Amino acid sequence: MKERGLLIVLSGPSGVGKGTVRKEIFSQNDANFQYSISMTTRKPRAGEVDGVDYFFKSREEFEELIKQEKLLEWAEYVGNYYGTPVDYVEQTLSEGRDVFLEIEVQGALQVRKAFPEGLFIFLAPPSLNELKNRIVTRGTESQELIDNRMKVAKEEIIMMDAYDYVVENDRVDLACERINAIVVAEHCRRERIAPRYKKLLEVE
Ligand SMILES: Nc1nc2c(ncn2[C@@H]2O[C@H](COP(=O)(O)OP(=O)(O)O)[C@@H](O)[C@H]2O)c(=O)[nH]1
Ligand SMILES: Nc1ncnc2c1ncn2[C@@H]1O[C@H](COP(=O)(O)OP(=O)(O)O)[C@@H](O)[C@H]1O
Repeated sequence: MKERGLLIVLSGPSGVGKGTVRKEIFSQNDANFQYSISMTTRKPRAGEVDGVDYFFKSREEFEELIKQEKLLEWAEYVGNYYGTPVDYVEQTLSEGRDVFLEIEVQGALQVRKAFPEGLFIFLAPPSLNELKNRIVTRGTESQELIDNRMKVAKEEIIMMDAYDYVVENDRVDLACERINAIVVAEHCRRERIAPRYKKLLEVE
């Protein structure tokens, strides 16, 4: 039987650079992990494409997905729903491929309950000031939303102890290197090749 893939969860406060780091990782090695595209009720931003960045849904459609238990986890975040389609995750892991989720902190904690064997990585900003700078310079949020996101961010940062690893996103290239190294190390730690060797030695 094929070994199940690894569920990799990248989380952290809004504006820390999760999306940027995730896109950089996938531009380097999209063959290694499969990105799980989330559902959201947020309106698409300029340049975002349905089915690529998110599956964009109405609140009614999203609530129906919750009712039908089609989501591995979901959260209401700054006024919109976000959630992970469960079928894609289950199917991909059972094919032995790693799945990569980029989600906010409440959702990551729910996934932790469903998949305690997952790999949970918290992306941390170098400082709170730098986090605010990043949200402001991205320029996608109004002042009210920025204040909201900073308030949520402080609550989220406290949760970093619940993760397996904390990676500082000081520079995107370094953060990606650290995440890739963690994934490689976790595979080495989890895949027990000793039993396979014992079998081989028995045959000889
Ligand atoms: N729980 C959960 N959070 C998600 C999901 N997809 C995206 N998010 C998170 O929702 C938050 C808001 O996402 P978005 O509106 O795209 O803004 P941005 O990530 O700050 O650019 C971010 O922290 C995302 O990581 C999901 O499927 N589940
Ligand atoms: N290491 C970094 N150094 C400087 N700016 C960064 C870094 N990582 C991301 N950014 C910038 O910070 C802003 C927020 O990044 P984004 O990926 O949208 O965050 P998130 O997905 O966590 O909300 C963007 O303008 C992005 O270009």
